[in-house]
Amino acid sequence: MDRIRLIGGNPLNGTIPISGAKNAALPLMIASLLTDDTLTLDNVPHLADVEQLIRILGNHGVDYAVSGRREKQAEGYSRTVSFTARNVVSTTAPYELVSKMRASFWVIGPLLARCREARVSLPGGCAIGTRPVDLFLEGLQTLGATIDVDGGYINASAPEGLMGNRYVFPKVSVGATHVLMMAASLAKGTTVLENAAREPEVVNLADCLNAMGARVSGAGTTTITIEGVESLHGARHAVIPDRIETGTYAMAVAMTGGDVLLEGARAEYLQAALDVLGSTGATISSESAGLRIKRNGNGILPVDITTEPFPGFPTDLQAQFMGLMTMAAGRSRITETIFENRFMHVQELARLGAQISLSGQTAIVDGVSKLRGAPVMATDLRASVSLVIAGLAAEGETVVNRVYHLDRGFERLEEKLSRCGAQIERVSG
Ligand SMILES: CC(=O)N[C@H]1[C@@H](OP(=O)(O)OP(=O)(O)OC[C@H]2O[C@@H](n3ccc(=O)[nH]c3=O)[C@H](O)[C@@H]2O)O[C@H](CO)[C@@H](O)[C@@H]1O
Ligand SMILES: C=C(OP(=O)(O)O)C(=O)O
Repeated sequence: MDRIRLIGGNPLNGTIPISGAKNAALPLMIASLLTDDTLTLDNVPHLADVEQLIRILGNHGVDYAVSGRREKQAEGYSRTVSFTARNVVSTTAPYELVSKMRASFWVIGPLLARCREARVSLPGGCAIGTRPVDLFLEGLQTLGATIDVDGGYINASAPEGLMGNRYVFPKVSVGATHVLMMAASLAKGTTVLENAAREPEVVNLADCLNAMGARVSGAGTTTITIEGVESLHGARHAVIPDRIETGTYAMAVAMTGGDVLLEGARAEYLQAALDVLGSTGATISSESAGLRIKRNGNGILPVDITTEPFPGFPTDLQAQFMGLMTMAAGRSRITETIFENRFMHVQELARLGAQISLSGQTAIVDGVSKLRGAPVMATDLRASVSLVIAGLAAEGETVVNRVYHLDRGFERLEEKLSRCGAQIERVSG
């Protein structure tokens, strides 16, 4: 099993190209199930989760082709991929496939809308909480679906087709917003989703659906209106740059010091996190090519954060921010409000010498002046990368095990960091 080996202490200087967003690419790929035409997506990141979803979509009959290579793609970065679901050959998403990745559950929306039935296994994904699917089911029932849970599978059917309706999310959910937007696009009549997620990935999906002939308005606000249409057609659409990858490298630079251009990054996708980084003493500026992050000379100031749905501080950057705070000059409090079990990195950061205590959903971090390298491992994607951030500043060698978590969401992590001066390599076997 691969590991990442790094020796801390070097500042980061140079340019890091930001990849297409995993969390935008996945729902866009799933949207290809809504039409028998080809959906071509630009800037699709080359990640384990994308490969896994290609397999899952293949099981439903979706063909894919990699095309239109750009200069960067020759190096194996984000690609243009076309998806064609000419015929849906299966409306069942089996446990063996869905258990590996939570987002694969989202096929339930397009399958139900297009084929009027779906049998989808309950999902897997990052071990960060119980992650129920009640909002998906309640929302789909509001659109007229009949839902039955049997042997770990959701059986959903709507023999007469889905019907537009009003659904108020009792809690903000990114995934359920994606699914209901896709399902409502082919429903009869108008659907109004209230208290919808406002994440940039939701807007990216709505824009793609509209390019495919859907009539979605209000994405990016709490109320999304979808006027159902008879059918959707093919389109070409680009995956937005990854705000979580952007924030992760910004925090790495804030940790090590240095000056890095995050090429292609967009500030409006993560303003809350950038404001917090500014308060820690880093300097962030927008340039035409992307975002520049610098920290030279001065130390890291402690800042308290609370995770929130967009536009608040994202839960997917919480672990990385904790990594940064382990070396702040004083105490910070990090409160997680989205997932009830997203502090698995605490015990691993402690192995590097971090001083963190937990009080319910709040981690109290007392910054230390020095971390020391150690072998570590994490149980989820963002937790793993928080260990990389801490390791980049730790004295001596850190080995991060279970790299497959990182490969789910970070394209060429070790290459991007080593080009900026980090001593980091992948060790196979
Ligand atoms: C592939 C992808 O895009 N994953 C992201 C997506 O996950 P995901 O879409 O799974 O996250 P949600 O926004 O749905 O989850 C938010 C909260 O709602 C709860 N909930 C959700 C659905 C439901 O039916 N019932 C329910 O109670 C969840 O347990 C969680 O506590 O948004 C999360 C929140 O920004 C991110 O951390 C994930 O990286
Ligand atoms: C939690 C994440 O992914 P998933 O929802 O696929 O588990 C993530 O991207 O941080």
